[in-house]
Amino acid sequence: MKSIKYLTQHEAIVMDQLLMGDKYKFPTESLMELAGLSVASIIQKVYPNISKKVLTICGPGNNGGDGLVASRHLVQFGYDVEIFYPKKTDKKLYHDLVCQCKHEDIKFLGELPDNSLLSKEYGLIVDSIFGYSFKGDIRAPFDKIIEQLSKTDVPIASVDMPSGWDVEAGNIKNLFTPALLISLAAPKKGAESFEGIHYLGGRFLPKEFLRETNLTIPKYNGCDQFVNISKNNNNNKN
Ligand SMILES: NC(=O)C1=CN([C@@H]2O[C@H](COP(=O)(O)OP(=O)(O)OC[C@H]3O[C@@H](n4cnc5c(N)ncnc54)[C@H](O)[C@@H]3O)[C@@H](O)[C@H]2O)[C@@H](O)CC1
Ligand SMILES: [K+]
Repeated sequence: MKSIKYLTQHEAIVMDQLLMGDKYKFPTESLMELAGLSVASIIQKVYPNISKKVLTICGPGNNGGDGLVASRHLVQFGYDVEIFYPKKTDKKLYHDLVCQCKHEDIKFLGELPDNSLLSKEYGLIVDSIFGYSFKGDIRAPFDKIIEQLSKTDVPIASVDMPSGWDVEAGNIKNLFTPALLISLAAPKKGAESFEGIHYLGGRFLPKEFLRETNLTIPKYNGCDQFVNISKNNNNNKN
């Protein structure tokens, strides 16, 4: 496999703007739908038999939007999903995504269950709190939430970045390490040190975009929505 490029925060932001701008013309919701579908597909691949509930924790930006989309697809795949979305974004896209989830009978929780309840009732936590735009000290209410996640024994699947990690320097605050990391479009520098199960999803970068940005991404097989880029995956060793 060709070596994978890990993006700086600035590169990730600029590439996203380019994709959604006048040249490539992808609407946010199209990319979010593909990103969320890949997140759900990867969870199904890595955790095909979860007997307990899945809890998705959504943040206020597009990373949270990915979590809302992924939750809807997970229900379609047969999972029992609940969502904790403490800081809802007052924009049409987010109202629509919440509405779509409610039509899948997904319950929105008013508070985060404590860790003993999490262990008892949930088999997986989907962390879609922050992605590549996270910066600085974690502000309320997410500071307490991420602190609690650092103490749970429920496996965590993080979307694009483990929330609270520095997007370039990684886990410098000594927060939780997810069991599964799902990088979207291309992994970010802060994930370079991640040793767990690591998949790439968000299969939507056009050929010309790859040429223009000089970006190398691994080859996706057939109609797969994901590639396993874990360090201990033998297919990734040259
Ligand atoms: N082209 C791509 O790569 C795509 C990216 N998508 C997703 O979009 C994400 C980026 O979305 P956004 O730019 O909306 O940003 P994020 O969702 O990463 O976070 C932005 C939100 O977090 C808040 N925030 C930032 N730092 C904080 C702190 N220290 N404490 C508390 N709140 C903080 C901001 O105020 C803002 O509301 C990606 O990580 C990915 O998940 C997908 O939706 C679609 C395609
Ligand atoms: K995240």
